[in-house]
Amino acid sequence: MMATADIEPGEIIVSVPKKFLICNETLQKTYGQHPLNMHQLLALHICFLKRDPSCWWRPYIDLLPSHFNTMPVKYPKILADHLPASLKDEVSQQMKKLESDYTTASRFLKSRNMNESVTYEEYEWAWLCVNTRCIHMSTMDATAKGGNIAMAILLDFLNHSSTAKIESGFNVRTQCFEIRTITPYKKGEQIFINYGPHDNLAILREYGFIIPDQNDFNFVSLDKEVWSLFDEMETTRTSQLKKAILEKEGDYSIKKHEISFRLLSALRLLAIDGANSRAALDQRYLEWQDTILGETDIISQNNERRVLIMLKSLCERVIQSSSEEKLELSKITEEDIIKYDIHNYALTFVKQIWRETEEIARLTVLDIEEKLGQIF
Ligand SMILES: C[S@@+](CC[C@H](N)C(=O)[O-])C[C@H]1O[C@@H](n2cnc3c(N)ncnc32)[C@H](O)[C@@H]1O
Repeated sequence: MMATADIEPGEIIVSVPKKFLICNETLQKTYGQHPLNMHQLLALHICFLKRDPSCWWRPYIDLLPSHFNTMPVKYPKILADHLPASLKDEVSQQMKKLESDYTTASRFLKSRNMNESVTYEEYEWAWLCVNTRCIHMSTMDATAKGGNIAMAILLDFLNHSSTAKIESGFNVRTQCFEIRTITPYKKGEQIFINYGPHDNLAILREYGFIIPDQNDFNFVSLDKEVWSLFDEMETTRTSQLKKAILEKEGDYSIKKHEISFRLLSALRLLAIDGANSRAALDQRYLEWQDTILGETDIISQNNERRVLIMLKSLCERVIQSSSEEKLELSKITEEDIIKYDIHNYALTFVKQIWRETEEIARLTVLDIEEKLGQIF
């Protein structure tokens, strides 16, 4: 969407009246009381609108995307196999959710004795339309199950920028869903909104694109690597003991020039050793707790050195696997692209994800080396 005149900070850029929203109220008028959540029913409704050539929403429906081939959930195996492990897991959960929503929606149609049924392909398309384009109504509605979301014509043609600043929500006074920009625009510039503080993996999973330049929210998850390091370095008993102390797995991540506190905490715990009595070990665990509570920064210089060496080795593994994945992706040929109907952008996006992953790991290695040089 483009500015047709200069836009000042604070100006409303879109205002969609309630009657142009496909929201819980619209659906209740059509379907009455129903057991579906908003995403399930909106997708079903969009399927019916798409089928009806004379429907009032036709001009809008005709502008919806024809395919979602840049979204990982639609990637053929030859490409999906090369997604980062954390994204692979999330995409498989998204696929399961889509399938179970389709089953629930089909059951609902049967229960209503509606003659129409929808195919999985139709439902998948509509479900992804909702996923990539819905808005979150700011007003609470207890009857809207699974989040009060809606489809809003016009404003769903606004693209995302992580630097765009906006305020949005349903204005009860004007009965319109409004978006106000805090960022100014010059006539002729593209206007953006902000879909949220997402890293490129999340943007790719939910919307099927990535930010090509700097995305400050990018990070590399080391969840799986850290957890397996406990098993590699400890006996089964101490590995279980230390994992139990951490209580919850996950959120072990690195960003450009930033190591997450949870990652440091996990590695500091793993780096505790050398205690030759139970009492000495308990003392170390107490010191570790002090670092969690912020009472002390580190357990000891020695512990910190071991943390950095372990992290460096994890980063080197990430660099290695990124290079391997990039090599495998470079082997996907033009013939494969045609044979498996791979969208060109999809391949570009996955390659970029690995380049970014590698860059974050390389920068972290450099930071670690500098820190190691400062430890005596
Ligand atoms: C709410 S729609 C925005 C309008 C969309 N471009 C259209 O023409 O229908 C969200 C979709 O737009 C695309 N999109 C949004 N922001 C983008 C960006 N910064 N770069 C590339 N594609 C973007 C993605 O395909 C995303 O799934």
